[in-house]
Amino acid sequence: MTGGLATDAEARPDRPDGTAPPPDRGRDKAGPGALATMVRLTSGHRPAVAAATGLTLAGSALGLAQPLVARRIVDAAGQGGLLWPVLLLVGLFAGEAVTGAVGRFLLERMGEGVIRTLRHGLVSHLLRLEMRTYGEHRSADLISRVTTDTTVVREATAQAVVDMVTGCLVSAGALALMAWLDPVLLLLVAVTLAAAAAVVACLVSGLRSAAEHAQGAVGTLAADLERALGALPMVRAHCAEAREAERIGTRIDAAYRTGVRTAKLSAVMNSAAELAIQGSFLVVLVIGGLRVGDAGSLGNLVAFLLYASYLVVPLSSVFHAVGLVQRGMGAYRRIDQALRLPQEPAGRTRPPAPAPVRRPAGALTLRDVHFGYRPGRPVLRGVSLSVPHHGQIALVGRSGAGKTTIFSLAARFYEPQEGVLLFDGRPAPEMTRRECRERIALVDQNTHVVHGTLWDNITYAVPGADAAEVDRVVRLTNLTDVVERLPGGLACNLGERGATLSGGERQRVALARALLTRPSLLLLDEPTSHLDAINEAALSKVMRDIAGECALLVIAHRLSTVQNADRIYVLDAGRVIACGTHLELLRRSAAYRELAHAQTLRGTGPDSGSVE
Ligand SMILES: Nc1ncnc2c1ncn2[C@@H]1O[C@H](COP(=O)(O)OP(=O)(O)OP(=O)(O)O)[C@@H](O)[C@H]1O
Repeated sequence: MTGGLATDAEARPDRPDGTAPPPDRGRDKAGPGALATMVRLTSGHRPAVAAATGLTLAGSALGLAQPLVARRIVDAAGQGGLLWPVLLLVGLFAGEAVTGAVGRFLLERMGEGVIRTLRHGLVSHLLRLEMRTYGEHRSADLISRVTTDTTVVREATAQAVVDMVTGCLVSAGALALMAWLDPVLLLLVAVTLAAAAAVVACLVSGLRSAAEHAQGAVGTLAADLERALGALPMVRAHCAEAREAERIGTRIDAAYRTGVRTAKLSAVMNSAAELAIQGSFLVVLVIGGLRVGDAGSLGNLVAFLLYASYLVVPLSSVFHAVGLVQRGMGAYRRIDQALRLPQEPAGRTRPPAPAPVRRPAGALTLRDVHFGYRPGRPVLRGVSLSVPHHGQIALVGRSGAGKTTIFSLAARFYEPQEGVLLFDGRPAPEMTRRECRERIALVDQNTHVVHGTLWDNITYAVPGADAAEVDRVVRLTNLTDVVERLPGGLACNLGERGATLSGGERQRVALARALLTRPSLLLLDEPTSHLDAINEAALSKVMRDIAGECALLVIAHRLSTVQNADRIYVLDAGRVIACGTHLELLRRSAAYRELAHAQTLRGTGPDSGSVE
């Protein structure tokens, strides 16, 4: 597409974490460093992180003080005066417990805050992607990035950042005190811990990639499940439940395998850490025990052992946090990929013309429009047409001629590669998409009905509509019977995708929704495809009435729907090959006659230009 993309700045949204995108936008990377990304994600929660870190450090300090008090109690055993040291020890215990609990709560709340910000940003981004992007990605996989991937990131941020910071600081404090107590023993501890750190370092990147694959497998599983549930009648009618279950089963197995691989790497990492910590504990116990009397007191050994035991928690949490961060990074990469998907530009493609130009009449005009969804595969090849402010214009032509594509361009889901669309004489690139869309209402072939009540569905585009307005469109679209029949009337819940309505009823609900907006241009794509003859006749009358109030552009295979149109454009292979009224076209256009013949349709008047 050449025409019309907005500037890069317009196309690129602010990131949900409130930071600028990393410079390597094109690459499939999650940023300069895992910890840096985590710190960036929590940037909006600095006070909470600071408070949680402070409380955890305070709790740890209270914990670190306990061995010194314990040493005093042990060394002074039998000499009396133990009441105050014991009370102090109890106070230190209680203080550690309280600060720990408050710190943990702050962390959890911060994690929830991070995930909320991420989800807001992701949802807002995913709803504004370029139309073609939706065709390239499976919706359930995108959904899983908002649900499961963010949950994994939450665990990493809530725990890992503070665990790492406090774990490192507390370990450093304990190590310093241990060095002061017995440097030789500390050297032995350091050697065993270094071995564990080496194992962890080797496994880190493998764990991150395994976690990303595991999250990807869950996304694919969700997408395949959505495929089957979204087409359940087809699955049932073709007795394909077993086949679908088997297909989804392979996804479940793949998710299992990637999950197990992640668990394996995690287990090795955690075990290495635990072994090292326990090993260093044993070394201290044995070597320290042998040295009691020669190079140190029993109190010293007890204090050293207690510090070694206090190292267990912070060091384990540092190792655990490394694993969590890698898992979080795997998930965050998927979120980041989604955030890099191109968004529909919100602004104008070019500035409005400075001098007022004389606008040609027409709610919508297409001038020599060329368009293709893929390079080298043109769908529209120089289409020109005009829709006046009042009256009914129809598009007819064989399947695949490009009729719906014209609607997609009118709704600015896509931009033409050549030529221009004009709304009320204003070139579309000089208008925002919102400005264009506010003028139109589109009823497409899929007649979307969303989960909610009939009222919700009809007032979707005008949430504040009053009852009289809703009543007007209900009557116009012949929905009165439906409203009376449904339990609760307009308040009746229509179920998933309007499952409780017939195809024709859904079509009329979609039409009522469009009419409620009182658009200046109404686009109807196959509005009668699901309607019976009575409803089709009623709709034809409605269309005549609407055409008096606004511009109406209708696509129809059934020519009976559009034979009263003021002008009909015949489309063939992306070109307008004829244009005129029904009777004129019957006389002049072989292609139109062919369409009419196929439907055994005849002219309506005495000079109808019968096609016999
Ligand atoms: N999103 C898309 N991506 C790629 N190609 C598409 C897309 N939508 C439509 N096409 C192709 O563009 C061509 C024109 O499709 P379009 O839907 O405009 O035809 P149509 O005249 O409305 O057909 P019908 O009467 O069957 O609805 C077809 O060949 C179709 O396969």
